[in-house]
Amino acid sequence: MANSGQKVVLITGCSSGIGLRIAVTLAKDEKKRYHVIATMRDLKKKDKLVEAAGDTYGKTLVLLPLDVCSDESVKQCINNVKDRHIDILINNAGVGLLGPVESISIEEMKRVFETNFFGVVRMIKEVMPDMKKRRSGHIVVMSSVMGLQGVVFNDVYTASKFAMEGFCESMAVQLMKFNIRLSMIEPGPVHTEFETKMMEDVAKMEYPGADADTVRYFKDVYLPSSIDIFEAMGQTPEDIAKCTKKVIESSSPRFRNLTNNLYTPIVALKYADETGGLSVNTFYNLLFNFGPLMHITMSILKCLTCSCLRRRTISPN
Ligand SMILES: NC(=O)C1=CN([C@@H]2O[C@H](COP(=O)(O)OP(=O)(O)OC[C@H]3O[C@@H](n4cnc5c(N)ncnc54)[C@H](OP(=O)(O)O)[C@@H]3O)[C@@H](O)[C@H]2O)C=CC1
Ligand SMILES: CC1=C(/C=C/C(C)=C/C=C/C(C)=C/C=O)C(C)(C)CCC1
Repeated sequence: MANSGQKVVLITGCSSGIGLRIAVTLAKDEKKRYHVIATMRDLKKKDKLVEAAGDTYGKTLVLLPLDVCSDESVKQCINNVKDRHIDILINNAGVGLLGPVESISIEEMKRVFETNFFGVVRMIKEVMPDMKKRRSGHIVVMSSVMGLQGVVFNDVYTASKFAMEGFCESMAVQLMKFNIRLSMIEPGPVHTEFETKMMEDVAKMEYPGADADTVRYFKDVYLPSSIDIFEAMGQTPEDIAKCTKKVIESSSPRFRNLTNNLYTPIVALKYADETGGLSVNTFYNLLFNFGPLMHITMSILKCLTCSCLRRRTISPN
């Protein structure tokens, strides 16, 4: 149970990656300011979190089951929280989807929206009324740079994050009237199981319905560039957890919070030209005309951001 003065933080999707790391980082806060309710849809996957939490497990960190795709699971989980009192809700659970749209069934696309979009809506609908009554609270959403700008062959994942951006940008205004803050975290590539799961799915894919040229552009042009980008600018879940902690500890948290300085110029293209021409043409050229040049640029970037220099270039601290 939370001590008086401790903030109750509920996080979704804590079995791995960013969610796990945020849960552990907050539970290990030196001043013990947080009572962390780490949730996951399958408690059989709890070992990694329990091990990382160490002696905070059962003290500043407790576990509850929660599947963001189920109305019943969400309701039951929130009803199990003392007085349904949550100070900070961190919507982290999410799934990726990669590949030519022709090869992806509508069912698979719906699953992505069910998790990444309706999952967040479901959580906010359940938690927000109590926050409104108390005239306090902070809702954090793990969005993505792909919630701000489309990336080729990530069409459906991008769309699900855009949907959430639109929903939250609209909600933020109303929530402000109730003294509830809403913050989006916008990571670029992060080394987690998200990346591994997507690569495994891609390896299994047979691309039914996609023509040979499209499959070639995906496998031989997009995938190698994407791997380069992950290698050159990928952050760690620790980086994202530190940024998220900073956001929840800020006295005036920003609505949008990019976590990766290296990715900022890519997102800025969209805002530099409202017709969209600059970003669409630049991405086209980067991918199809300057692929080898991009590989070299990314290799140089990777070298410049290796651990000895990283501290000087990016600081999630
Ligand atoms: N990695 C990256 O490059 C980036 C990731 N993000 C976002 O960060 C968030 C976390 O992803 P990341 O840590 O990288 O990936 P992981 O795959 O490591 O973690 C995703 C988590 O979401 C959980 N999850 C999936 N579906 C549900 C569900 N229906 N109910 C509850 N939990 C669920 C997974 O649980 P289970 O183990 O049961 O599947 C897992 O705990 C996502 O929203 C993602 O979109 C944003 C930008 C970049
Ligand atoms: C290939 C390619 C790109 C790829 C970007 C990638 C691969 C971003 C990954 C972001 C992730 C994984 C977000 C998760 O939410 C750019 C830079 C747009 C430039 C054009 C070519």
